[in-house]
Amino acid sequence: MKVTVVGAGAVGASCAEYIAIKDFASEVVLLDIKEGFAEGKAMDLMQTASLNGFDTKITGVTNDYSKTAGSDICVITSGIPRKPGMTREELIGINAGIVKSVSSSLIEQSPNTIIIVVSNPMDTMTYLVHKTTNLPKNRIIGMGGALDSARFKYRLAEALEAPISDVDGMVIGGHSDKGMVPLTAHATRNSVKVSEFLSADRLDQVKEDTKVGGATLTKLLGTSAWYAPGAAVSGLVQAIACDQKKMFPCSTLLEGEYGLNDLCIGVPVILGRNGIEEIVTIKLSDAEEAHLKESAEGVQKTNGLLEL
Ligand SMILES: NC(=O)c1ccc[n+]([C@@H]2O[C@H](COP(=O)([O-])OP(=O)(O)OC[C@H]3O[C@@H](n4cnc5c(N)ncnc54)[C@H](O)[C@@H]3O)[C@@H](O)[C@H]2O)c1
Ligand SMILES: O=C(O)C[C@H](O)C(=O)O
Repeated sequence: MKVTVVGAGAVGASCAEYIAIKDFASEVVLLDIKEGFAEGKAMDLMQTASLNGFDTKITGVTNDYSKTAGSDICVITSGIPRKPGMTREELIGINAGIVKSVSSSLIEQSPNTIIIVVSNPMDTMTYLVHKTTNLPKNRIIGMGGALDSARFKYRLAEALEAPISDVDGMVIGGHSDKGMVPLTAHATRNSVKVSEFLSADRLDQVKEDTKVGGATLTKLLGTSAWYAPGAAVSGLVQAIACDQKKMFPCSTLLEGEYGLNDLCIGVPVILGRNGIEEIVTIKLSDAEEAHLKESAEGVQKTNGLLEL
């Protein structure tokens, strides 16, 4: 199993590290445009191998796509992150050009690859990859919901004063401050609905804290987060590589599902060796459905800024 990660910055390197530590891939290629940067990150990570007990071989290359040839999975993290006070949507001007050229170079070398898009604004970048490549829809996956759901569980556990392993929950919708739809009515603690333990006001607070999860960290760090994003990407990569048939909310091209068409947005999917093997349609409450529709309108507005 060969995995390429484009962008050896904060998220790309974290993602490569988690993939290596989980030890399911034979090879990870890190590629960056900055001279020597990916080589340095790869060497540093390889020097953790004996300490962390993994055999995954990590190599770094400067913009040499021939080294990515035959990748089963390619992750795109190249592009600029936001600064405090910015929205993800403001990154479109620079990141669209980067994502378009990177995806095309990757596919030239690995025509059968599955692409995971991370660069922001992620739902629009995923749509861009659909529009500018000939890959079938099951092989283009946007990562956002897995991260947002992890943040939702963190906030739920905090409110419940419970261990995170007791909590389950999912966030669908666009990966944006306003567009996320945390499914509070479906969230549980050991199969019991969290609404049995938390007031409506406290649940609303959990929901709001989840939606601004990325912005909160950006304000604290001065740039956007990387540990949880890297771990979330590694979870998707592992589900595909190990054919786990696990369910994650991912951004995928919708063609009528949830009453939505011609956009990529986060909904539950089953991930296995073929990438997105199924889009799962779940029953939403009226409020959740309305929020998803509103979220889709926001994503479509950003898609409208693409020069296709
Ligand atoms: N979808 C999500 O959930 C999620 C989570 C976190 C970050 N992000 C996004 O991921 C992106 C990367 O974030 P980061 O914190 O790692 O940023 P970063 O600045 O640390 O790293 C980005 C890297 O991309 C490289 N790069 C730029 N153009 C390139 C090109 N054409 N080819 C190859 N490499 C190129 C840069 O040299 C840099 O090393 C941002 O757009 C950020 O908003 C998305
Ligand atoms: O917040 C960001 O801009 C980065 C990423 O989308 C995140 O949610 O951490």
